[in-house]
Amino acid sequence: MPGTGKTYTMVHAVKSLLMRGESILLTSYTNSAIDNLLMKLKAEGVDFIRIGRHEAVHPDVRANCLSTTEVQSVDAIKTRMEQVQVVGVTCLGVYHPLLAHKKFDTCIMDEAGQITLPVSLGPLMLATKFVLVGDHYQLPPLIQSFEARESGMGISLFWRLSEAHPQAISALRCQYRMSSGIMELSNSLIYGNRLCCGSLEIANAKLKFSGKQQVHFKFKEILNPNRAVIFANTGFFIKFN
Ligand SMILES: Nc1ncnc2c1ncn2[C@@H]1O[C@H](COP(=O)(O)OP(=O)(O)OP(=O)(O)O)[C@@H](O)[C@H]1O
Repeated sequence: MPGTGKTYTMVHAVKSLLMRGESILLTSYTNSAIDNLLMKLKAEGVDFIRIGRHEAVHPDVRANCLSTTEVQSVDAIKTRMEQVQVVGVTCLGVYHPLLAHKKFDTCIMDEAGQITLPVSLGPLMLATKFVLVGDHYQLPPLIQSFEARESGMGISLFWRLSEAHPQAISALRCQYRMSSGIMELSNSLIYGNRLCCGSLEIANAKLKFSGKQQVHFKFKEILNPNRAVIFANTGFFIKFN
């Protein structure tokens, strides 16, 4: 569920697995999801290698790509790959030669609800066990072909496994991102009141407008901090501009 600390939980799971001496493959469909997780791990002092195209990798984790480290000889690269415990790569990047002989104890896949089954299988084949992290109420895999969609390609492995093995799901329900008004909307539209606020501070949080200039009364209504949710007719704003 949104803002419930999935990333935060993954960071702590990686740290716990490292304490047990395990090796971990971190993966997702997008470079941005992996880098978001890796940046948090970096802040916690976790060592890792990031595999990916230099320009696709976030500048803050580029230093962890082998192309930018001082490791230069083939033997040095082999040793570094054998020793490193955490590797981050996209699902489609797992066919990189650096991973040709690498096996991991655990694969953690983020955004798993958005990844098609065949794409999920590549990274999972490199590990003994896996954890899928996601929310199948958020975006499903994007499938453009009508035939592929009709044949079930839009159903992720995450969805299939959570339907088949509900006892294996660990649902995070306390969220730390939305005030109660916004959360109620999510709850009534999607989550059936399963989502709750992680603290009173989150539940009562308000955005305050600090601008001093006069604003149109319609904008005032939108900027009113006591109205957490407001539906605005954007046609009006186009005319207003
Ligand atoms: N146990 C916690 N206590 C306090 N704050 C938390 C806790 N867990 C997460 N947070 C905060 O809640 C926010 C959302 O956390 P996080 O990004 O990990 O959620 P997420 O489930 O990955 O979100 P998304 O819906 O984007 O996938 C962050 O600001 C994080 O610091």
